[in-house]
Amino acid sequence: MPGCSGNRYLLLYGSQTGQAKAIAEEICERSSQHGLFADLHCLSMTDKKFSLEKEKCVVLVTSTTGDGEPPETALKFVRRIKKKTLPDDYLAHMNYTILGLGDTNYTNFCNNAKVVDRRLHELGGQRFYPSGFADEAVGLEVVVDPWIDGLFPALQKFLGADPSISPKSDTVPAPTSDTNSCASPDSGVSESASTNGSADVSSEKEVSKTASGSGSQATVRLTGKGSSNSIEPRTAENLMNGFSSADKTETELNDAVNRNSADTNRQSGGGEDKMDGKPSLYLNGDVNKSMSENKTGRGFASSSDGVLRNAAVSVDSSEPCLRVSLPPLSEGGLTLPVVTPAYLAISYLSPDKDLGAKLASLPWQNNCKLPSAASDIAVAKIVSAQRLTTKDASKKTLLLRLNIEKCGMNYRPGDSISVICTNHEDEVNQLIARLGLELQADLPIQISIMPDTKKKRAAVPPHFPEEIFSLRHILKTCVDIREPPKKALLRVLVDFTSDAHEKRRLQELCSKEGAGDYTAFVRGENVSLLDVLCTFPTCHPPVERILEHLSRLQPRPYSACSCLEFNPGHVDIAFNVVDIPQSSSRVLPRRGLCTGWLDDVTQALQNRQGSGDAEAMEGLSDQMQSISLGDVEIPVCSRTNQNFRPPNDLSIPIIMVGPGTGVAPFIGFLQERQLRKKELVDPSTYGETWLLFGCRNREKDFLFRSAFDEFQKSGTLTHFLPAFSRDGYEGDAKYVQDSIRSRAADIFRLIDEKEAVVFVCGDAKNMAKDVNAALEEVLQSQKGLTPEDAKAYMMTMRIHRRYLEDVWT
Ligand SMILES: Cc1cc2nc3c(=O)[nH]c(=O)nc-3n(C[C@H](O)[C@H](O)[C@H](O)COP(=O)(O)OP(=O)(O)OC[C@H]3O[C@@H](n4cnc5c(N)ncnc54)[C@H](O)[C@@H]3O)c2cc1C
Repeated sequence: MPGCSGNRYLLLYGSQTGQAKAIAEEICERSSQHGLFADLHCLSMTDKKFSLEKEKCVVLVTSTTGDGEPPETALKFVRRIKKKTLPDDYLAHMNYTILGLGDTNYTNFCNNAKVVDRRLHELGGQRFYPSGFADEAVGLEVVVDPWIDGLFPALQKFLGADPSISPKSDTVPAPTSDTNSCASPDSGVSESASTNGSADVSSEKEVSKTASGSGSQATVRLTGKGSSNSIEPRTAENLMNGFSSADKTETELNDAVNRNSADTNRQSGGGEDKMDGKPSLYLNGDVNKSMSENKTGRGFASSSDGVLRNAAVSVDSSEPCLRVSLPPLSEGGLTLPVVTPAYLAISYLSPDKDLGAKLASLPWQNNCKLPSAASDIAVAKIVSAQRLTTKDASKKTLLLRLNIEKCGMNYRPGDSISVICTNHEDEVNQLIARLGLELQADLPIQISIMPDTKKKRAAVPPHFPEEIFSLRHILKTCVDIREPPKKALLRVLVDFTSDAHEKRRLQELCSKEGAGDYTAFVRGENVSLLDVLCTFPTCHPPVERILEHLSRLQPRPYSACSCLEFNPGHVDIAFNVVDIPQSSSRVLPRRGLCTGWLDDVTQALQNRQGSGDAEAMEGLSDQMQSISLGDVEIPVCSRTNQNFRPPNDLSIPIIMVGPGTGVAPFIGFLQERQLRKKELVDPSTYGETWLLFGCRNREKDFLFRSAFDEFQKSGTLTHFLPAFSRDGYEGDAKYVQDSIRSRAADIFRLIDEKEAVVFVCGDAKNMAKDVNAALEEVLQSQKGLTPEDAKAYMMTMRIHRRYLEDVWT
């Protein structure tokens, strides 16, 4: 309530996917530790729960979505403060700060937060603490963590609160040889630690150093820069499990792990995996227990049949990775985030033979609205699949045609549809096994709030079922088990890890001092919770603590690669099957959750339909062969789209820039233009239609090649500029931005004289920025603008919706 306490402030969030909300909740949580009271609300509650006119101190956390737009929940708020009728001193009484979340892969980085920041200031609001803009591309935490740390003293100062009230900081002293020589302060770990400590190293000095620190870190310190090579292999193995495998052959090691897996499997009552018709072992017990018992120094990998198998994960101890750190981090003291209070409680109920049927009838994620959804979830049928790249191309690109006649969905070119996918069954099994939950996973459960929780406003996540469900159900359908664990989760894991080396490394990864390692090896390597748990075998967290920290599983959007009038009742989508290989930090190789699944589905169907079709799909010389699939069903919904649409007026020229699968929406644009062109009374009014496409190789991944030919023949596509980043012919452009430069005069004429609309779409990391930069160069060279003026020109194009981006990573 406004004014109920001198230490109160208003905390607002505008969230699209839940990230801004989670950060705001963290700020809220930590406020009380600083003697502050945060009145937390979603921006959508404007005028219902809060009113800026009455507020003295406001903190906002908001993301940006689409092409620099506010999240849906913030639209009303942003519209209100943008009203031109508001007086300049409207918010003169108000002091504020804003934390923006964005992604520099998009040229309109953090646009929404910047717009709100500017507008609040224009209306007389004063910043009591500098606004922060966090970049998802390098890791939000790089800005978010220090920004939050600085926020509390600033709030205390501004609100006149007692600055001495602050949480007891959770610090870890620098490792010393004393504290580390016997490894863990916890029980049950001295064996592995003493194995490290008594490693057969070449000097006493080395022994003491090896045993110092938290083992792994200190060991690396020794071997990192030109020190004795002789201990390196041993050290690397020690890092895995305190055991040298140097004297074992690869086969022996594999056999050992397999034997042990089998034992573990039997002991835990696990069975054979008959899913693929072959008996293969599931590690239904504690996979990492089996790993450490074998002392093989091996990690686990999931093979294509999804079974955790032993796999060599070679760790070069001179290189930092998820489990290995180097000085100064490995030698220094650490500042840890405060542990979030536990709040979820699971009640296990008696087995219910009807549970499966009940679960099948539960609504998807408790009917909780999906971010950006523009329709209800409905079931589409995959009617055909085409492989658009040859078998030897670097990426496998598929084009699926979906029948959406019964979905109640409409779409226009430029729109995208979301595919709703569940977590991979094998990964869920592996996680269940690793958490030791095989016996509980399929019991009916209820989740409630711990009565004595210290968490403020604790609530069961709204996307969890309200009634009875199972752990397997929730791990499969509700939470993102692949997202890189957040620091708050790593901090929780620290407290459930017994081995001192592992504990220290987890502490480093969530510490202030280890921010760089976190960004590089957790986020940068895209490691999953399972990777972390496999890397730290003595970590045994309760599942409740895990569920408190996992984000909601999100659907995957795909641009419509077709026009509804051209293909009535259907939508096409084109995508690359994502391959994420194993690495020193990623214990498990995997494929994209959604694209891997869609690939499996189409493969399975083709195989069922006969090898002829499957071969045609696999060995394409003509990349446009299509396989009819019948009627596999996948859940989808349409997404909101504000601006990324071709102009209705066909006389307006358009320039489409779409490398790789970024070309997908432009197929829909061209189909629509082709249809409308035929209706033109005066065909000469048809605007120039340019497409700048890019791929690697003319023969292997030239997507939609024959479609482009057809569009050119019909005059729909007036200018087509392909670029080939590898193996192009002499004179070919390498990238789409080179095509822009090579046709600078034409591009300038179109933009400046003909007021063309430019569309940029794609998944290339820096593509959008490079295209923007190339256009700025064109403006400088052709119009004589200064770099600043060229930037301003581009900004004006954006404001007038003549430069539109749809970029994903
Ligand atoms: C509006 C919109 C439209 C889109 N349209 C399309 C489209 O038309 N076509 C299309 O293909 N995609 C499109 N995407 C992207 C698509 O939604 C998915 O993100 C993509 O297909 C991957 O999903 P997935 O579930 O298969 O992979 P996930 O399981 O989500 O894995 C992808 C993650 O793995 C990471 N990754 C990939 N390779 C590696 C590697 N080697 N090492 C480490 N990490 C790696 C990626 O950075 C990413 O974080 C669109 C996205 C948006 C937001």
